[in-house]
Amino acid sequence: MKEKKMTLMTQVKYWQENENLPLEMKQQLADLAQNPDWVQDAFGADLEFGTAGMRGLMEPGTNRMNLFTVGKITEGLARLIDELGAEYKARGVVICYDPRYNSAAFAQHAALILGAHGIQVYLFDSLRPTPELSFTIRYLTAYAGIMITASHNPKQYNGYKIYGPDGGQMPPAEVDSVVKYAEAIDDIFAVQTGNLSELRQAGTIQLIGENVDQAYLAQLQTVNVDRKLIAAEADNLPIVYSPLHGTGNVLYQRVFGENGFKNVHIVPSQAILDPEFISVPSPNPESPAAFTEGIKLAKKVGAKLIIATDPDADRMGCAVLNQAGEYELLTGNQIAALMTNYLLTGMKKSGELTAQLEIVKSIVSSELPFVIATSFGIKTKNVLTGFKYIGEEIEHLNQTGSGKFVFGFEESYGFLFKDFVRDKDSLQAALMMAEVAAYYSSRGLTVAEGLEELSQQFGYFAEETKSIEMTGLDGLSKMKAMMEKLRSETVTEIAGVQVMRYEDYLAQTAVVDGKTTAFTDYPKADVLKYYLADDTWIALRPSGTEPKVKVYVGVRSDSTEHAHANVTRYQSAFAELLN
Ligand SMILES: O=P(O)(O)OC[C@H]1O[C@H](O)[C@H](O)[C@@H](O)[C@@H]1O
Repeated sequence: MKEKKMTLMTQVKYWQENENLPLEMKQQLADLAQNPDWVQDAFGADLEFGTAGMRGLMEPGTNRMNLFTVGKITEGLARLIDELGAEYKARGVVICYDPRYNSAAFAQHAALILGAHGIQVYLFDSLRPTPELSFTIRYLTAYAGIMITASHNPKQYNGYKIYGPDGGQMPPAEVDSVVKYAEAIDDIFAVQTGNLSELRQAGTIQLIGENVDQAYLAQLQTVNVDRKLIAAEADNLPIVYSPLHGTGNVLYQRVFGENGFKNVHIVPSQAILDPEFISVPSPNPESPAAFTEGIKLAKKVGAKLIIATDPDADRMGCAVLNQAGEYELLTGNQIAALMTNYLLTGMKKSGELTAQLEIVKSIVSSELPFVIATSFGIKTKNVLTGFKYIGEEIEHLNQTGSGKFVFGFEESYGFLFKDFVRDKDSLQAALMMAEVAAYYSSRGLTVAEGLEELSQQFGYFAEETKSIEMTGLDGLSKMKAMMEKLRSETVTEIAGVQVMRYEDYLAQTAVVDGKTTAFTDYPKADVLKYYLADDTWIALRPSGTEPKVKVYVGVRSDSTEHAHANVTRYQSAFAELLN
């Protein structure tokens, strides 16, 4: 039965009375459906793919994460692979998951659906980091991958990411074809699953784990630049690491150890795999509260660097000891600047630096790493928000031979160096960050002093993202209205400084001196970006992972104080424009 044709209440009734709906979900639905707003939100739409897959609350409903919505999209993928034919079915799909509630169950459900189609499935024997999934797709030459995770979202959420044969998150056009197959499903309660024991016996579902871990860990040994430096410094460089209750715990100890970082202290309370993420308000390495436990341990062991990763270990944040003896959180942009400088300095020293190298970032990330990269004479490339676009660029470079990927990052704490993974990889990032700390330590400097050194050389850059929450039923329409309001206005100055260039990524136009030209460097996206006369840039876009609009401001100034004052000034001037 096609659910779209039913009214919302008929849909709710159809779910409620369906014999396949587990008793627990029936009860949950009976309670929640008392609220018409909830019904509208949970059944008024289908869960959509955003910046990084589908994410939703774990509840009944078509706009929620549950066995049936997971089943629907997986069946869509299975039908697409059926259509592609035997070779693709044999290449198969790798399935991985994080420690959230239901993650293992959703992963197994997806395996049974693909298995019922005779599609080869490689299912991880227990939870693993997202970047390991990306690696494994390439390693096993599988056709696709599924990651069950809601990244750093609160514990009530889960999510579903699809990866393509190159190990990158599927770009929108390919996801659309999976969605098309899924939409053709008549009744999501009738999606067939195979029998686990039979599929295991037949080898259609193969468990993977340590065998793949070893291969991934071996590749991770190619990330660091200067082993001698690490050997000389690492013993005197205590590092604190927290997996924030997530998958990082599975491999990190080995990763650090195998790469010469023996003096690593794991935060014991946060090394417990816990779907409640009990010790943190949000398991997000961007948030200061994620470092509270780490800082306590760091003070005890005298650590200069604290590293934390989100539950699926694709993103990494860190805190460093500053001159005042306090732990200071670095932004994703600052981490990227430090890494760019260190990596290219190291490559120059070892003779590996060539003009063919390319560094890739998103359009809302800091310009400082590009300024540094340009000073080393390497190429730079901007892409839209979403690491899938960095993955796409890597594939493009490799296919065309037009450059060699050396580093990709986003301000949202995603970093990647080596293309054996095609999504952000916190394990690679942690190794590089530890080496950055070793580098400054060898020069008798703290990482914070290293940042100051970069500012003195290249300018004082500062960036800030402010989010305007837009939750609730009308959240989406409010976000649209905000974007439209700004589009309808001709903004010639912000805080008294002239707008030199204005880009609308949806209309694909750029305006300079009142003249509009076509601007087709990127796929269409709901983003507006302003470039000001003093090197400031301001961008506005609705988030693709959370109900919020994000305002990004980036400035370049002559001191830290001026830079921060300018960021604040521009944020408030822009907020006025939005009102
Ligand atoms: O700004 P958003 O659309 O919410 O996305 C923020 C981030 O979300 C996820 O972590 C994606 O994998 C990133 O690529 C993205 O930068």
